Amino acid sequence: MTITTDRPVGALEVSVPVAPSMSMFDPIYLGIDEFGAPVYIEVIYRNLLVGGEPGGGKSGLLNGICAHAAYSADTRLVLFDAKRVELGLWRDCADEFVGPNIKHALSVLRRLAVVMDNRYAWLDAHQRRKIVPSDGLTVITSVFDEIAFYSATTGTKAEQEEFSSLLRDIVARGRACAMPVIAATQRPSFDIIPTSLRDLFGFRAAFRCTTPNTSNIVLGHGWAEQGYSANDIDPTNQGAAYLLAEDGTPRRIKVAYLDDAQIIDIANHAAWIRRPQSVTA
Ligand SMILES: Nc1ncnc2c1ncn2[C@@H]1O[C@H](COP(=O)(O)OP(=O)(O)OP(=O)(O)O)[C@@H](O)[C@H]1O
Repeated sequence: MTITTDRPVGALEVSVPVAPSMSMFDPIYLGIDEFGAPVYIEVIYRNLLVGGEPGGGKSGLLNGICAHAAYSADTRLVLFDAKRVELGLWRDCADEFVGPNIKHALSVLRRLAVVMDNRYAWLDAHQRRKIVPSDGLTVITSVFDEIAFYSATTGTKAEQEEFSSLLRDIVARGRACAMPVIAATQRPSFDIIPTSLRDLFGFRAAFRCTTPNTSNIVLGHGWAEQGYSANDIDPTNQGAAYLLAEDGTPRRIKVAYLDDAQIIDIANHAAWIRRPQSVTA
């Protein structure tokens, strides 16, 4: 979307970009709660863990966040999607797209760790604790569609361990330096999401889980016993989840759903907005 200014005949056309006007520092719209009220999360300093059985609606949530990120001028997307087709429609909006290749995943995570170190050196030099919008640094948003593929399925044991340790590092240290992580798994088990990793995620969303125990692995120990179990979600109610925010109580939400045609429209527009621009004198 551009506004074209009036111009004298023969002058070069001047286009003023109108969009994007969103930011990853803004609250992100997820959907509605059980009373129909809109649900937003500010993922920037928190991270988001998403778990649930296959077909529960996890990708729908990731796509909504990718849409917000793609339209956010201050954001660079790093996507990890072993199936390629879950986040693949956002590929042209992403700085990096990692498919089913653990060596590629490790090399991208190592680069992110270096960026993170540099950002902490910058914060340290400026006697600051975290990056804020006025710093003018981009938010680097990493989205993992299935962490278990890299941490437990493909590659050697050493590669899987390196992946888990790099992931833990970025989840633990990325928040303050504007590098949030959104990570999903359809295998919520202790080997994929150990408690020490789960607790680094300020936000957790549990889509339908096969047992109260797997729901607890995503949301935190004891919530199922208190009546908040994603095992209670009807299998036909795709897109329904329990959302836990930091220091809060899980709430039932229904995630807003973008179909493929809508994603393609948004992704194409966002990619066009993000296209490389020539620098004029
Ligand atoms: N919020 C929603 N509202 C309505 N339907 C939805 C919603 N989310 C998902 N669905 C339906 O459920 C199907 C499966 O959803 P989705 O692919 O997001 O699940 P998933 O949990 O990511 O599965 P997998 O783990 O296999 O990737 C979608 O193709 C869609 O038809």
